[in-house]
Order: sequence, then structure tokens, then C-alpha cells
Amino acid sequence: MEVDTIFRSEESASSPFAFNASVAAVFDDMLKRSVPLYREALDLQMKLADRFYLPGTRIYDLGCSHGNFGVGFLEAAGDRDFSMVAVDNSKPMLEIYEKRLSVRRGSGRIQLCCEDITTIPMEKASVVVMNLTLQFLPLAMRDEIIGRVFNALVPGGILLLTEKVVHGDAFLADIQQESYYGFKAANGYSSLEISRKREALENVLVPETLEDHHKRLGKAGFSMVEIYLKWFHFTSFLAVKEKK
Ligand SMILES: C[S@@+](CC[C@H](N)C(=O)[O-])C[C@H]1O[C@@H](n2cnc3c(N)ncnc32)[C@H](O)[C@@H]1O
Ligand SMILES: O=C(O)C(=O)C[C@]1(C(=O)O)C=C[C@@H](O)C=C1
Repeated sequence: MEVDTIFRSEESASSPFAFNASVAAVFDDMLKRSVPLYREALDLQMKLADRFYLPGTRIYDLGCSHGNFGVGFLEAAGDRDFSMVAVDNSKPMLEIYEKRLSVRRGSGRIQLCCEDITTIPMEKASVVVMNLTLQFLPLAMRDEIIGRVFNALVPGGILLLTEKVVHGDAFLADIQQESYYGFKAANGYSSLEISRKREALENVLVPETLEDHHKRLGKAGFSMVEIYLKWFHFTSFLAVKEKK
């Protein structure tokens, strides 16, 4: 696994964070060291996706990066039939994803799509995964996409949404941030690397509160919402489209 040294260089802070080739190359190390419970969240997403998937429908992985969810799901599925559409607008990420699929049996069950998730058509979905993706969309586009996800889901279908959230109370937001930066420091990032990344993510990753997410999910039509994992900022929601 290539080590993430991106924010060791001075020039890294001067441009906004992007999912370019340098980030794609170190992505696994970056996520392991920057996202608490990343593995645990993925494992639960795979189990829930398997539990709710309905034959004849699709799984959409929106903002799939280089395929940790899809590759894991494929390996766990064995010979079982399923259909997944994995979407990302980062070419370098999808190139790695394609390579990972090319050495695996039955990978035709996953279709890669280099598109913007705000414009792709979606239909007949029983599972939609958005793992740390919605937070990168402009705020003004978030209601619309969650509404489209709801409409694309069959009754009984689910959205698995993981986001970096921020507490609405300034004191508790500080505690969240302190704990998070402690996590990064314990994983070997220097305070300079941490502050450069914070700058690069400004206005790129815009976190919202738990209340904002609950409100949006409710407005879209999801009446059943559970938080199945949480580590300060990092929050995983299961939203179910009720059967009529
Ligand atoms: C933090 S990563 C997601 C991690 C991934 N879901 C996982 O579980 O490993 C965010 C991804 O969203 C993608 N992304 C951001 N905005 C997008 C958009 N508008 N359309 C498509 N992909 C987008 C980025 O290219 C990036 O790969
Ligand atoms: O907020 C931060 O500092 C992060 O590093 C978070 C985060 C994310 O939540 O997606 C940002 C970018 C990278 O994809 C990995 C982690």
C-alpha cells in the first residue's frame, strides 16, 4: 500500500483537494489513516447490501472511488447473481477500479461509469451506497440527488449514506475536531499535514449537521432512518424506503 505523503509538500495546500492521480494512488492508506471505522463501515455496508438486495434490481455505488465496496461485495457474493453500477467522475480512480476488476471472476456484474452523479439516470435500485460522497457536492444539489435516489429505489430498498457531519453546537464541534485530529496524529500525520489538508478541503468537503441530514432524508420520503455507526464526525445512516 502506497503511503499518503500528499500534504507533506508545501504546494499541496495551495490548491483545493481533488481526487486526482496522486490521491488515487495513495487512497487506501489515506482512508485507513483519515477515516475512523472506514473498514467497519464498509463491512456493514456489504452485509446490509446483501440483506436488502433484490434479484432483478441494481445496486448503485455513487462516488465509488477505486472500488473498495464493489470489489468487497463481488468477493463476498461468490457465484451469486447481482448487478451493480459504480459511478465516479475521477478517471484515475476508475482506472484502478478497472484493473482490480480485470483479475477477478464474474466482474461483469459491476458496470463502471465515469460520470457526474448529479446527472446520471437511476432506476430499479434496491441498494444505493453513498460512502463519503454527498459531502463533496455543492449544498444546493444535495436535496435533489437524495430525492432522485429515493425515487430510483424500489419499495423496501435502502440508501446507505456515510458522511462527515459536524455538530451544531460550537463546543461539541470543537470536541469532534479535537478527537478527529488526535486520530490523524496517532496515525502518523504531522500537525502541518493536518492543517494543510484542512485548508485544501475548505469549501470542497462541506459537512452538515445530523439534523440537516435527517431533514433531507425525511423530505425525500425516507420515513425509517437508523444511524448504524458513528465516530464523532463520521456517521453512517441506513435509510429505508418503506413498502406501501
Ligand atoms: C471519499 S471518496 C469516496 C470513498 C468511496 N465511496 C469508498 O467507500 O471507498 C469520494 C469520491 O466521490 C467522487 N465524487 C465527488 N463528487 C462527485 C460527483 N459529482 N460525481 C461523481 N463522483 C464524485 C470522488 O471522485 C471520490 O472518488
Ligand atoms: O476531513 C478530513 O480531513 C478528511 O480527511 C476526510 C476525508 C473524507 O471524509 O472523505 C476527506 C478526503 C479523503 O477522501 C479522505 C477523508
